[in-house]
Amino acid sequence: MKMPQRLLTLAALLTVLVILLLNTAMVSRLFSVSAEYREQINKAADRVHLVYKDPYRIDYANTAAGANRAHLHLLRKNLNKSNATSGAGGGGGGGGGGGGTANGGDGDDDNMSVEREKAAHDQNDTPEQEDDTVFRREHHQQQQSGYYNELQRRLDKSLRWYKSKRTALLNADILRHSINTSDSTLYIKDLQHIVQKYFREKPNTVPMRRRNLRLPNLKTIFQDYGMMSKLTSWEAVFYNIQQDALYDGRDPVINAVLKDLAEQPIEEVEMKTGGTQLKLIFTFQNEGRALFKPMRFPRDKETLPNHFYFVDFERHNAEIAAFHLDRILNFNRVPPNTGRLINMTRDIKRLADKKLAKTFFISPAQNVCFHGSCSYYCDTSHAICGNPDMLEGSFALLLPPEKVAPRKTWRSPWRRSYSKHRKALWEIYDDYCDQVRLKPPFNKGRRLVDMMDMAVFDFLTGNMDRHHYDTFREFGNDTFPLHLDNGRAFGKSHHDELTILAPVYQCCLIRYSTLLKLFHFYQGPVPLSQLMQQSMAADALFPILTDSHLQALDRRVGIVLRTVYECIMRGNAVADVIVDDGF
Ligand SMILES: Nc1ncnc2c1ncn2[C@@H]1O[C@H](COP(=O)(O)OP(=O)(O)OP(=O)(O)O)[C@@H](O)[C@H]1O
Ligand SMILES: [Mn+2]
Repeated sequence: MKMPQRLLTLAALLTVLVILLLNTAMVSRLFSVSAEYREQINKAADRVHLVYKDPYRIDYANTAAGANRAHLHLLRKNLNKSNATSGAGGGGGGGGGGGGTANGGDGDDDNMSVEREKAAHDQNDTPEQEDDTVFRREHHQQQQSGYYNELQRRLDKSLRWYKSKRTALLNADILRHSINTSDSTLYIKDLQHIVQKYFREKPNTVPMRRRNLRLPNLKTIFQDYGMMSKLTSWEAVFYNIQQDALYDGRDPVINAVLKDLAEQPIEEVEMKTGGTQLKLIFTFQNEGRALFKPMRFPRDKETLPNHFYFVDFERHNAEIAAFHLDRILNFNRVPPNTGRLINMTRDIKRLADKKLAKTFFISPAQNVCFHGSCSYYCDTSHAICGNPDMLEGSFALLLPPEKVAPRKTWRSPWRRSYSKHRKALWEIYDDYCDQVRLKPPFNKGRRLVDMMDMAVFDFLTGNMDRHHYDTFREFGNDTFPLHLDNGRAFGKSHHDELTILAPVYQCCLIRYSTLLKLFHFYQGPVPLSQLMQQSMAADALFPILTDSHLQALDRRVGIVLRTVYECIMRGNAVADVIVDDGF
């Protein structure tokens, strides 16, 4: 009995010993594999380092992206992507959570941006090089002038930021902290000195038209108009659309067209297809056409704190005010827009087709209401009601039809994600602009600087909804971007949304003439709020903006100037930050 027991114990011990030995061998083998891996990883890391080695490398100390450079790949992919796909940062003006809409409430916003993406299917971000070369050939002679060459040299240098000594990036948090913890007055004065010293010009005069070039306009495609003895106001506006602006601020025809928009008898009405909210197209007696956005709230109703910008309703007064601001800035990129009080029965219902007419009803308060049909917000609970049948609205001059003056729609690199769960890449990576700079159409010409103007404009108005912008194809890439659709601006007068300035603080770039204009507003004698008030006083619906929104404009001018100052303080060369491209 004892022998087998001993043998068993011995066998058990031996088994344990063998297992132990095997284990050690395996573990050590594992370790040796791990060492191999480590070597491989090191090699791979060297390769990665070689690929991404960049003499102008950003100090990531301040960025969330510090630990991980894989995002570069993501950024590039996102920028290369065509519009057809809906990925991170998809553009879209849709919105859920409207409360009560069939599609809103609990629906996911992603689906809605997919719809918008589909609408944008045949648009893409690729440059139209042919157009560009035509322009360049045509204006070869003018380009030979020393002035132009100098401007071009400065601009190109700045777009490539060769000499930049930038050591750290700026972002909304740093900016907010700087603004909240110190008084900007001294810094802005300092900036003014810097600008004065660098450009050797007194920064308080802004010439109307800076580049002395004769630019092409749309006359070529309106040749038959030239034969007509008398043009209507809107024909004259179309005729004079230039490569560098929609209109000339000094042209008296702009006031004429504003008058017509406000007074011409309305003869036809139709619903505009596309877009998220109800819009009408009116045709006047003189055959001019206007895009109408109705009033939904009183002027002092602010965006609800729990509403995303994309579920916010559009404000007719924001469209009107945006036109005036754009004109004061001498950008001239917003179509003329005026307020007008219409009679819903006479001007809409009487002229409406069956589909539109049957959405009219009388509310319990005995007001005339209608809701039309559109993808969202076109139902009884979101009806537009008159008082009792008079309704305020904005009238924007409708641009020439696509068939006559085709436009190209571009996605903004700084578009928001239009999802309540997702962030756009520019919101995650502070060095986003370094990728944008390399990509056409931003790598040459005026486009990147125009993005800065657009950001300044949208920051002043508080518009977070700039997902796309349009250009006229006729003029190629070297042309101004239209600032259409400002309906979601002027929503929060007590809040300055710094992230709208992301293009400016991520690229650390601003157009020289725009900076001069901001200085001009800042130091007076007439502040922007007052210029706006004077300009809007002619409108039939005056006052257009509440005092609190007017004050916000002055405050935001200071914030843009402070942003430019912070850019220079963070090691960017003045020549790289403030660019004079002649516009
Ligand atoms: N003055 C204008 N002339 C011609 N087309 C215009 C004009 N203003 C806007 N549009 C076009 O009409 C379309 C819808 O206008 P807008 O963006 O103002 O409405 P929306 O309901 O806010 O749409 P979305 O939800 O798509 O932003 C846009 O694609 C724009 O290109
Ligand atoms: Mn919109």
